[in-house]
Amino acid sequence: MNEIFEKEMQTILKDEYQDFMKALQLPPVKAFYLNPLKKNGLNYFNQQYIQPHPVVDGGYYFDYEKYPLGKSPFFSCGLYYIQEPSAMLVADFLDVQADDYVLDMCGAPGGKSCAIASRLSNQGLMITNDINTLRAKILSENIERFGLKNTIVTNSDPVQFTKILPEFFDKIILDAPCSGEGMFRKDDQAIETWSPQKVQECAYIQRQLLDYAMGLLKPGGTLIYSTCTYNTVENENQIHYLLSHYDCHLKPLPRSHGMANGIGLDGVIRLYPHRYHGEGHFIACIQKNGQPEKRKYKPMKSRISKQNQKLVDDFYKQYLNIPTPHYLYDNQNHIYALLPQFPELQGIRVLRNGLYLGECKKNRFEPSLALALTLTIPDVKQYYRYHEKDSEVKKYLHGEAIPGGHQKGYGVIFVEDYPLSFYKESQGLAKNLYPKGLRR
Ligand SMILES: C[S@@+](CC[C@H](N)C(=O)[O-])C[C@H]1O[C@@H](n2cnc3c(N)ncnc32)[C@H](O)[C@@H]1O
Repeated sequence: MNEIFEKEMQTILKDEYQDFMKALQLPPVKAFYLNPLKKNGLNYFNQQYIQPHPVVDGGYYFDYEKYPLGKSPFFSCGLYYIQEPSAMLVADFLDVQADDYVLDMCGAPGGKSCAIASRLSNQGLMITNDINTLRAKILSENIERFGLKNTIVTNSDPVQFTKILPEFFDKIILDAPCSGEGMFRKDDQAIETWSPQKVQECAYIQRQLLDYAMGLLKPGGTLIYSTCTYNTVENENQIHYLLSHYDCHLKPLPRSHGMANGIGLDGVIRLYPHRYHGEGHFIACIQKNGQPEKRKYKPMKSRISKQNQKLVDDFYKQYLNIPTPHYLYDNQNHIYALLPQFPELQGIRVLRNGLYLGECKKNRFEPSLALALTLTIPDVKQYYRYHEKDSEVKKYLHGEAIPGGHQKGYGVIFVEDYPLSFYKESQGLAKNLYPKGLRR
């Protein structure tokens, strides 16, 4: 480990330093949180290997050696998201209301966005962004797996948002790129790439992102700023900067279970692995002063050709028991379901304009995995329902067809009550529509 880092930690932790170093030798801890959109999910966990998170409702620690949750089909059904237990606090402290408009500026891979968007109603809005294209694609997959309809995924420099949506958001998460000191136990690369210069580079980017965030936040709105690092340059100094440059104040966060106070700043939270059961983190909550005004913005316009609208309508009538979504958006025959509160995003690279329903191809509509993952058993005309350990589930996830017996056409595979994927029945076989990239 870098000597400069060690010296800095000795200065920060004083007589707790040895305990901190000992904690770094222990294995990292893992947790998951349940998707509130998938009801009664907890019934399907082996209670022997899970333990409730002391603060986050719906969060659980689990023993990943004995209980490899990433391999369960319920993971593919979006029943839960595996997330580091300190990171889990960030979305919890945001205190989202069902109709909030929320921006996650650095969203990938999506743990916090999924937690927040699944707590918003369909009147709420989540825009989750990441500047890195590969990571933004993973973010999009995670949003789909969670069955979210109220979420737009973008891949832009956040400065672009300041040009079109000033003072638009009720809540913003800035989980900033950082020097990663809090990840040393989890990620060897974080140790190898750490340097004092990296700290300064990250601080520079964070400052820019904080300026953008303050421009995007509504008066009265709240910003959660978090990092997974310990140094004050990337943490408390950034909050002091906000407090002295913007009309805003700090909202003190409640401390419990070994959470430490800030350094020279009360009301923010520092998490250290020797005190709190998780990795290192810093969290602060800032509220912008002032009275919110009515939002002014151009809503995204619904647009679809008559021909494609008919293909989608026919599909819904034939295979589903729910109406076609009201506002459709056709991007080169890829059809999305918009919500009326979605804003026009000119100049922003949008990866996912709300729920991706599927593709119109020649004379038919081919439904997407994302649509399947939003459905319940009463929503579909035909389906196969299996238990977690049934061989059909394993085969389906592997990409194989399953012996069928239903009418020709589309249906959904459910594991217990949770949708896994569409299938296409023909000649006594439920043909596999599980995307090739996800098969295992
Ligand atoms: C700590 S991670 C975010 C983790 C995420 N909030 C989650 O809960 O899964 C930081 C992210 O910031 C992204 N990033 C780096 N610089 C950025 C920038 N200038 N604008 C937006 N995102 C940026 C990185 O690609 C990375 O995915």
